[in-house]
Amino acid sequence: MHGTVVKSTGSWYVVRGTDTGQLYRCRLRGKFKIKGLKVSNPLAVGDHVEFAVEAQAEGSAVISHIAKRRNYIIRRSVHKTGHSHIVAANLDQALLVVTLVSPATSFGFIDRFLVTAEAYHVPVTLLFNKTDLYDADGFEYQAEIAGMYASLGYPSRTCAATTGEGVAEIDALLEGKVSLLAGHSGVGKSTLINALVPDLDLKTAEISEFSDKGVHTTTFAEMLEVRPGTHIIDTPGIKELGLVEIPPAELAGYFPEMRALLNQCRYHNCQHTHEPGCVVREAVDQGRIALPRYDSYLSMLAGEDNRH
Ligand SMILES: Nc1nc2c(ncn2[C@@H]2O[C@H](COP(=O)(O)OP(=O)(O)OP(=O)(O)O)[C@@H](O)[C@H]2O)c(=O)[nH]1
Ligand SMILES: [Zn+2]
Repeated sequence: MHGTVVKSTGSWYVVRGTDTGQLYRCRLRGKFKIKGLKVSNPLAVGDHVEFAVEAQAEGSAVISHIAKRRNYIIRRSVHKTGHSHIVAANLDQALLVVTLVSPATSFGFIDRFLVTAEAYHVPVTLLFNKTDLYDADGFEYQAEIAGMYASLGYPSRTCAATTGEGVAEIDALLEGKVSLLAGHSGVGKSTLINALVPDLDLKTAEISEFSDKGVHTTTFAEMLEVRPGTHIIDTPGIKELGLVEIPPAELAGYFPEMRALLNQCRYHNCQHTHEPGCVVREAVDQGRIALPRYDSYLSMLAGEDNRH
């Protein structure tokens, strides 16, 4: 049978059968190694697998094949083993929930997320939540920020998860896709998931029942069905998209507004900080590159990418 991993706890995998829509508790046959990837978990949420139900062991099944991943996101293991952990695979898009008030998401955080998504080839839409708290100036400010990101290729939507405003438009954005939902703590990610996924509590309870009885596994990513063919991956406790080790010389290539200018600086190894004849700095001075974006570039370049 063919299916998709909806939860992975390391020892057990919960797989949704493509044809039946049913959940199966699966384990892996033998040892799987994924070429060129040093990761602690061979399988992740979103992986497409082949599996077979074992007649004698009731309710459990064995995975025999993992399909090649279209993309995946990884993060550093919390146990300092040097290994990384695949958070999710085969994403169609990432939706980053941000707020301009209560709390204000920092541009540094947004830009790091966007750079990581560029590196993983995952398109991002920004969801500006809590618009019910805006005054007139707030809407003007939001439009300005949204316009800046749209010009870089990152569209956005506005919503208020608590009132339901804009939620239907976000629901439409999900149609037929696997979408990873991310956001800084307190921006309303859980509230939004509740508004988007019908019977959320029942569904998460059902998945937990299949993953590991009695063990709390809420820190693992989980694929939730909005409706057949439309899924959200919730990543509790994971604020950032994941780990990328981008060599300093390549960083500017993940900023769309800098990418186009890269071969035009006087020095081929220009890092766009202080060098004479730097067209990136020139673009910043002339306002063609937004200052907060350049600031984000500088702080990532300086390795300040774990702070907010
Ligand atoms: N005014 C307003 N408050 C909201 C909105 N969405 C969420 N909140 C509130 O913001 C607070 C945080 O919401 P959560 O959904 O728990 O946020 P979260 O992003 O899941 O946060 P973590 O669980 O820490 O990751 C709660 O008090 C929500 O009621 C909104 O659209 N407008
Ligand atoms: Zn330069």
